[in-house]
Amino acid sequence: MTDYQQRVAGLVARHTRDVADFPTPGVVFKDITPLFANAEAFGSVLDLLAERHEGGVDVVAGVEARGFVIGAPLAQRMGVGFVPIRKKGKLPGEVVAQSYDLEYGSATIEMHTDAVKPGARMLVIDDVLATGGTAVASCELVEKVGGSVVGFDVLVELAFLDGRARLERWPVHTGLVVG
Ligand SMILES: O=P(O)(O)OC[C@H]1O[C@H](OP(=O)(O)OP(=O)(O)O)[C@H](O)[C@@H]1O
Ligand SMILES: Nc1ncnc2[nH]cnc12
Repeated sequence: MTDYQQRVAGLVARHTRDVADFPTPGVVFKDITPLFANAEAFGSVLDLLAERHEGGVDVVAGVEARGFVIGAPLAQRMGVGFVPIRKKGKLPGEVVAQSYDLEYGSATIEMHTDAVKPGARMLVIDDVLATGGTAVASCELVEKVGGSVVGFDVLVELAFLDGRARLERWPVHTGLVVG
């Protein structure tokens, strides 16, 4: 484990709680809201993410909804723009869409077709990597609108669901690895 991973993992582990059988029976939900509620710990996580990618990112893309909470302040810290990857039907302009399955259901996400300049170096941010369905759909969407995925970063990886195996095409960075 790298020093970066160790520091992110420590912060996330201290400020995350497990909720059994949410949102469906059998799922152990990793609730990251305690981290968001702690300004010092959340700030430290954002600093670590920003340092890791300094100088290598043109745009941060956040996946609705928890990816927004991390991605928007991270983009500000890095001095780059933020672009939302939204659930279906929320973006007002012309969009591209991608449907996918996740640990507890299925969904469609969308991006504005004119969200980024061609070749923009995009860092995609979310909170949890579970089956990888959301991650693959997000990275594919970014490429569809002309961006280049320089990283997919999450704070928690549920390794027993092996989402990472579906993400071979993109550099993946995770903090706390569970299972
Ligand atoms: O790896 P996967 O199996 O695809 O699961 C991971 C996704 O599931 C959660 O989002 P959710 O769709 O529950 O949306 P929310 O952030 O709006 O709660 C989480 O924030 C990731 O985006
Ligand atoms: N177990 C889990 N906890 C939190 N977010 C998730 N997204 C998919 N699976 C999840």
